[in-house]
Amino acid sequence: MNAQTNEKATPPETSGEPVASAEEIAELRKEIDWLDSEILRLVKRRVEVSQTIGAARMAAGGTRIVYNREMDVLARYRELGPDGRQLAMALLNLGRGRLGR
Ligand SMILES: C=C(O[C@@H]1C=C(C(=O)O)C=C[C@H]1O)C(=O)O
Repeated sequence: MNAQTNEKATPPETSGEPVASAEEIAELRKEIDWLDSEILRLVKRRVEVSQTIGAARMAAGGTRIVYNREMDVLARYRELGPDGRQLAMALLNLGRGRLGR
């Protein structure tokens, strides 16, 4: 166990945390890489869908933003705490075209 695999002061052996072998860590990292690519794919699709809805609404003379829908999105990520709020805000901002350019 070294700083790369466990950065906490208490070694997992003594803290009761599960211990992963180097092989397991390599496999878990592959899973993280796959998860990140899936998350990126889904975020890109979300941006597309959000922008399509926004453009259609504005073309029909509506508003760019629908606050009650955005409140629902924020509520969905509340279980992740303050980081969840930031994540939801980033998703909403991406749909508005402020980020990702
Ligand atoms: C996608 C919509 O348009 C905007 C974008 C939203 C989103 O990205 O979740 C939510 C509400 C709207 O501000 C919608 O009205 O559903």
